[in-house]
Amino acid sequence: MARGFKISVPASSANIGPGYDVLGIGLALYLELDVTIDSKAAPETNSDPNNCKLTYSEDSEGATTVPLRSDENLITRTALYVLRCNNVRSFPSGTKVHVHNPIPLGRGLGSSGAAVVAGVMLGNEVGQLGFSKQRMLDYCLMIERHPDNITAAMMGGFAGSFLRELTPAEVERREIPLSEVLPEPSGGDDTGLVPPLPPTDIGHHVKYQWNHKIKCIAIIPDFELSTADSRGVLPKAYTSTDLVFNLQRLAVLTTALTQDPPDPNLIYPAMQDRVHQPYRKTLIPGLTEILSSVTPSTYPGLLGICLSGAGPTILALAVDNFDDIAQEIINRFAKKNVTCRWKVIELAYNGAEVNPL
Ligand SMILES: Nc1ncnc2c1ncn2[C@@H]1O[C@H](COP(=O)(O)OP(=O)(O)OP(=O)(O)O)[C@@H](O)[C@H]1O
Ligand SMILES: N[C@@H](CCO)C(=O)O
Repeated sequence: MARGFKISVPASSANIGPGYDVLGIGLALYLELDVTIDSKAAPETNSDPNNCKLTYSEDSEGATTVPLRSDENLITRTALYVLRCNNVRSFPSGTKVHVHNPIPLGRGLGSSGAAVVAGVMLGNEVGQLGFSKQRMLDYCLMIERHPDNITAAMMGGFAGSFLRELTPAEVERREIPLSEVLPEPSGGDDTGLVPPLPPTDIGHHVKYQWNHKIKCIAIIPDFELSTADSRGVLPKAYTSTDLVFNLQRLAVLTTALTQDPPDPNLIYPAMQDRVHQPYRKTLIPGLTEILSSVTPSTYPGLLGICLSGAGPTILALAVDNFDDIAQEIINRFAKKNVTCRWKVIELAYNGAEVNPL
């Protein structure tokens, strides 16, 4: 019998200044997958080696660049990983996945986190595996190995997360190279290898409250920065002064963003960071000046400003004055020959969902 469902996964912004690899917020900009499975449908010509006909809407971010073979595309590769861990080699025959993706790729808005969460949910649904969100997080964390975007995308809202300490055997399973986790393009021949199952309950998280008056302004430069490159410029060790600087702010920020009225004199300094943003200025023209170009005293309504995820998007939290704040940052980027678009985005309070089509 034919069946159909829709998977929706929010974008996310990680770090929020001092919470490197810890804090994330789900953003109401949704990656959507319309999935139909009709085993009686006539097989497609040029059919996919794993029975999945994948398409993107024309207006999707990445529509002309993402691969459409199921063992090459991040969403469907992830789904295949979940299926193969559970002894299902491919999608059911007659599977069609139509993607609508408004999340810009490689800009610090959690496009890969959303793709991985969507892929794990897709594998769980088509394989009828019945996993909880907590178990699905384990699968996600085998692929995207820091929990901030993944947790925000899966659970929604404003979340803090950490990875539990693993036993040596679990470490071996989890630190296996990604190429041995995700299926590699096979040229049609399935090697039959069963990928490593994720250890259980890898990620732990809490959801904080969020003052609903606080909106997110995303100023999105027109160039991509891969998360891998942006992590590559970070040091391996930090001084205790810099670590304490961030920990103090992190502790205050998680409550400051819940209070009413929100206090810019607390939030603005609590969003400062010494762990990742100073090092990323080499990859993002004008970053240091841009982050100090708007303050609550020059732009009333502004609460705080930071790099969104690994960048290059700038995230400003504000209750008012959205156009002027965005325009100032856009003008600063323009002086460095970088053009931007911008959006005001609400939080996605509920996280990823599956609903009938
Ligand atoms: N909807 C999608 N479909 C297929 N591949 C995707 C999709 N979204 C993201 N990707 C893959 O993920 C890559 C971007 O991941 P990357 O981690 O570098 O950036 P990001 O997730 O947008 O930023 P950040 O992690 O800082 O928030 C894209 O180049 C593409 O390969
Ligand atoms: N915490 C991550 C988020 C990006 O995926 C980083 O800043 O590299």
